[in-house]
Amino acid sequence: MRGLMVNRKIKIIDSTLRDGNHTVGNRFDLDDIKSIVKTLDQSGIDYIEVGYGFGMGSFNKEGFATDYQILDAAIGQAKNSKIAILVFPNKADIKSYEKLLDYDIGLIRLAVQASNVEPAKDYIKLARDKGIQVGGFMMMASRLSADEITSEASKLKKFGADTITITDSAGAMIPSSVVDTIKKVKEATKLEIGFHTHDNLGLAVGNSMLAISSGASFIDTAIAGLGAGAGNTRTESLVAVLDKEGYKINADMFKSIECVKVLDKIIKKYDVNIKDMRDMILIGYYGIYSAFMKNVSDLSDKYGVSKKYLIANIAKNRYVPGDEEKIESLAKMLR
Ligand SMILES: CC[C@H](O)CC(=O)C(=O)O
Repeated sequence: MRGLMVNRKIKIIDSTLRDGNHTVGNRFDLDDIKSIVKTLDQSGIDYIEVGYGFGMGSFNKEGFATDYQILDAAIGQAKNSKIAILVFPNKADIKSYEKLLDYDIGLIRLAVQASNVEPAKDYIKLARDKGIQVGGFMMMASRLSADEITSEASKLKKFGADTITITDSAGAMIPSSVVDTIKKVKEATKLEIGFHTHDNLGLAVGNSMLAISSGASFIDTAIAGLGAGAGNTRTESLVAVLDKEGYKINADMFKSIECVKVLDKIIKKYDVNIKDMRDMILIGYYGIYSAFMKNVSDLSDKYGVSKKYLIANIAKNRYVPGDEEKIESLAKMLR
């Protein structure tokens, strides 16, 4: 049965190569990147986000590709899709950021706490001056009310952002709050609104569809949901639902399901396992960054603290990326 036949264009940003990089320990190499970009490009995905888990400038280790090599590899394979990147202003300094602006990038998103978007200001201006589509990526949206998010989103608009992504980093947003937030941000900013979520509570595809019906026009996904923690909205599932509902999309459902096969072959060599949903639900219930899970498991083993207790206390302290040392001290204290 066909759905609503909505005459609205919805764009997909596949983040397998960036958010999924957390899952494989940032080990996607240049050959993996080329294969995955190629298959996503052939499937008609609008944007392909590449880079290390914490974005550009976040991971400089010997033996690993540089951000610039990653961009060259991805851009070389993208015939129709545009390449997107995520930048944490506290990880990529302005100088290295300016160098990124010389690449053929279709979308740059600045990753900031939803509670304080100020750090994105200068970065947005620089991208805008170069004529690159730029947006704010408002993380940990589940910690704030729709009105608080709207007030910060309005600042992003003043800084010159073209788009705003509401980011449910912990997969902790309940359906009513997705609807309320997207509607209010759209109404106040009139910008293109995106939604990025994680599947901790099993709501990723459902909440992405609600975001769309509330006014979002682009959704972040990952092939087979391969993203941090419980993973992201599955690309192939969202494409299937959008297709059935009759939205206007570039992606082809039959080609996008083939991406799963390509990815499966690649991740097997990294020995990636099925996620433990008990941990994922704890993340979504308490609301901490999905990307913290590996750290939580290691610290729980190292200090003999239960994961539940540690997660609950990380949430209580509202820790964010960059607070890893504080999290270790916390684990030590809780043992
Ligand atoms: C902490 C980085 C993270 O992967 C960014 C993101 O995708 C999110 O907050 O959901």
